[in-house]
Amino acid sequence: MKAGKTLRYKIQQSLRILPALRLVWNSSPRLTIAFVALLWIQGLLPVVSLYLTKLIVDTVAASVNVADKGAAFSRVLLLLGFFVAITLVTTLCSSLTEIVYAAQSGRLTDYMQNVLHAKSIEVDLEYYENSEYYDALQRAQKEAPSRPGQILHRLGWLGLSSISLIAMLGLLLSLHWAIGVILFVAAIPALVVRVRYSGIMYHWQRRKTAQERQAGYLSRILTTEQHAKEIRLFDLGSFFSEWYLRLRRQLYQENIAMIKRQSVANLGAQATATTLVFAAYGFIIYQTMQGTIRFGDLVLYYQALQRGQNDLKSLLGGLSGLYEDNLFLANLYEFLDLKPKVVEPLHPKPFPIPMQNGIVFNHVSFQYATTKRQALQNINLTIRPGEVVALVGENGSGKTTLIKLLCRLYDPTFGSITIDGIDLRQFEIAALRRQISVIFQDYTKYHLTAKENIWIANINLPFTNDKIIAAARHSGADDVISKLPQGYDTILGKLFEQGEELSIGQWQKIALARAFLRDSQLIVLDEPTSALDPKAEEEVFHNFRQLIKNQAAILISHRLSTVRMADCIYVMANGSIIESGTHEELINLGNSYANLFETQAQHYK
Ligand SMILES: Nc1ncnc2c1ncn2[C@@H]1O[C@H](COP(=O)(O)OP(=O)(O)OP(=O)(O)O)[C@@H](O)[C@H]1O
Repeated sequence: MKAGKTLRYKIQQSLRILPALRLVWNSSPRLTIAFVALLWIQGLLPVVSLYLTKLIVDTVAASVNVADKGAAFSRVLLLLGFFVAITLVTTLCSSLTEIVYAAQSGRLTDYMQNVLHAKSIEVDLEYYENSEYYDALQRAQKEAPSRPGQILHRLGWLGLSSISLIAMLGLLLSLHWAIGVILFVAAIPALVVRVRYSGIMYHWQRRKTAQERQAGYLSRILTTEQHAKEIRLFDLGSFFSEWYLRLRRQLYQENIAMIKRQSVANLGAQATATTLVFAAYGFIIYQTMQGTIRFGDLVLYYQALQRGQNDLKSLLGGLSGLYEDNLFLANLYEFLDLKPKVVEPLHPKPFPIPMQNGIVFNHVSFQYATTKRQALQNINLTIRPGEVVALVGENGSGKTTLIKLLCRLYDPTFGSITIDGIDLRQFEIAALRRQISVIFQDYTKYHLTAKENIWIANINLPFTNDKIIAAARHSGADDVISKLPQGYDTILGKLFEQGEELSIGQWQKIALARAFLRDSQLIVLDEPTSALDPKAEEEVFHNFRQLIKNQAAILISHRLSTVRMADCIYVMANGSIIESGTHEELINLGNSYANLFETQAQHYK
């Protein structure tokens, strides 16, 4: 029973063509139907042409011994008329197929891109910190735009070739059974070569994904603004471009070597096929010379053999192509089958609005999946409603990690985080995140208008100015924006036409405005003012409590002058909290915080 189940599972896993066809269908049912219909019409028309050719040749041959040449010629003319009509319909269908194919491919590419985007959003942050994820994404991106459409195309032709092949085989078998056998035997070597090399290519591409990604990374270093300054100042242009070329050359050489080997194998297969088919041609000609078959039949069999050979080639080529598609689809599904580890609760609890008791970390420990070290160890911490809490500590002590856990970008490996006594894992993830307004130190610089840059923090608000301007005033961004050529409608960054680049501090003010716009119960600012000048920083923190009204706040900062007004300061080291209290309490304690404060204060003496 178990063995049967496993086998069924394996078959289900290895047959990926049906779900791929579902993707094609979902992208556009109407275009899919039109495409398949046109393909079939196009495939059947040559069979009709073939039969008309036979009729014309037979009529011409018969007319030689007929007295009424005029009547015979009228018949030939009528047949020629049909022939012209069929040729015109074939041309029309071919143009229509081109249009439908272009439309369907475009639609499918966008649809698949959307499917990949949806998956990228769905998976956890953890995946983004893992190179295997990027390998999987790269492979999926390679397959997604074309592979499912290709399968439909192939299946369409497969169906057609089969029908046409059956017709041709019927004809040829009526002449001699051996011709049918020859037809099949001739096609087998090419099939074997294709199947073998599909496997080789598939495994080679998987092995080389990381190298391809590295080449892509080097290309980005050379072409994006982010790296442009250093590349020039350290004169690294040719260093990186030569590195890139070395990687690409190696990939290209390996690929060509494989293609060469495949071509040699193909040559052998084709030579065998040609010899066999020519033997069959010889047989048909011999039969005609013996008078066993007529000239019209000679043409018919000759063409039937030719077409039958092509059909069989497409059929076997299609089958081996499907085998290849099935192999490569594994790359797409490897990505689409990724599952988020931070999961939604089955029966979510409503988020307390407003919070009564606040947020509590109970013995929270955490370890990133890719490391062996604990990033957080036994963290116990409370943030009451309306309270301002500060986290300080040296680089790598775990401050940002703690915030990531609070936003459920990760779940603790041990312990729990609760809000009003309810574990975070019991809230709907989006509902939890709606109540937290976080600006990380590596905030995003959106190359959108200044207004959009702030508004996207709360897209449920109407796109009007009042609240956006208020948030910008609180962060000091309003001063920056009002000096821009189109004010709030100015595009920020240099990526698009008329974009205005800002200084790092100015960008930070824009990001800070996002934090103030959000309607949340907790505001988290991770190094929010590190790039602000002292005056701007003073303006933000002078009225901080009025600014955040009754929101709770967590501030992370290395500038102790910024955090001294906090209700409670937690000092972190190596993933643990080593001290906590108000500024005065910690100074009186005379320990890490006091030493750090003294060191910083000395710079200003
Ligand atoms: N995505 C990650 N995967 C693996 N380890 C990580 C990851 N992010 C952070 N770490 C590790 O976790 C520890 C805590 O990092 P974290 O970013 O929380 O420190 P931090 O206190 O915010 O530092 P900083 O003051 O420099 O911002 C560090 O040792 C870091 O190397």
